[in-house]
Amino acid sequence: MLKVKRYVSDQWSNLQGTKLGQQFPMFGLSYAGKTTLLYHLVYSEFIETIGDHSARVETFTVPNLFRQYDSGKGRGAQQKELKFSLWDVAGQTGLIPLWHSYVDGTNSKGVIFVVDSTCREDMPYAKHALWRLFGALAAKDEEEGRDTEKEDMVLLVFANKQDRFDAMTVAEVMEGLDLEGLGNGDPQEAGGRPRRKRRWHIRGTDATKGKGLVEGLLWLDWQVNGPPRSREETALERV
Ligand SMILES: Nc1nc2c(ncn2[C@@H]2O[C@H](COP(=O)(O)OP(=O)(O)OP(=O)(O)O)[C@@H](O)[C@H]2O)c(=O)[nH]1
Ligand SMILES: [Mg+2]
Repeated sequence: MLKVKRYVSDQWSNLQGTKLGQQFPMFGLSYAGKTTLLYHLVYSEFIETIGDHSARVETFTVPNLFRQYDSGKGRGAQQKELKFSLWDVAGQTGLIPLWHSYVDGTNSKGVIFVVDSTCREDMPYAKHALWRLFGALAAKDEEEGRDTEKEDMVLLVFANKQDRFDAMTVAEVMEGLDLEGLGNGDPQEAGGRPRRKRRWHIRGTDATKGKGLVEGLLWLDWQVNGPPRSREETALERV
C-alpha cells in the first residue's frame, strides 16, 4: 500500500513539473518487462506489475553515479548526478503505429526497446514493431533535413528475462531483431529508402533483480553526451 501511495505521489509531483532528467522513451511488446524494469530503477526492488494500457514517465537518479564535466573558464570539473526520465509506453498492439509520436513528445536522442527473451514466437512481431518505429523516425530525419549519423536516434535494446532457463541468448535476440541490418541502414527501414548507419547496443537484463539496467543506461548517456575525454577527466565514476 505504501508503495502504491509513493508511486501516486511521485506521479503527482511529475505532473507538478518536477525537473525531468535525460528523457528516453521505452518501447516493447506487452509483457516484455518495461514496467518491471522501470520500477526497479526507481525503487531498487522488484514490484509486481499488472499489464496496463497507459504511458507513464518516471524520473530517477542512478545512486552513487556521477558524470564529471568541464565547467569551462578554467574553473575545473564539476560533478553532476545522472538523472533519467524514462517513458514507459505500454506495449499493446494498437499503440505500435503511434510509438514514434512518443519520441516526438520528448527531447530524446535515443530510444530503449525491451524484449521478452523467452518469447521466441513473438520475435517477428517485435522485429516488425521496432523496424516500423525506426522507419518512421528515418522518414522524420529526412523530412527535417537531419543528415549526419551523429544526429540520428540511437537504440538501446534490453534482452530481458535472462534469468529464465528458456531465454534466448543475447545473440539470438540480436539476430531475431536483425539489429545489424537496422544499424547498417538496410533499405527495409523507412519503407525501402536506403539509410545510413545507426548506433545501437544490446544488453541482457533481468528486470526483477535490476541486472544490466544501469550499464545499458550508461551506454545511452555516453552516446548522447560523449565519452570521457581523458583519463584525468573520467566522465563516469562510482564513488
Ligand atoms: N523472470 C523474469 N520475469 C520478468 C522479468 N521482467 C519482467 N518480468 C515479469 O514479466 C511480466 C510482465 O512484466 P511487465 O513489466 O508488466 O511488462 P510490460 O512490458 O510493462 O507489459 P505492458 O505493460 O503490457 O506493455 C511480469 O509478471 C513481470 O514480473 C525478468 O527479467 N525476469
Ligand atoms: Mg507495463
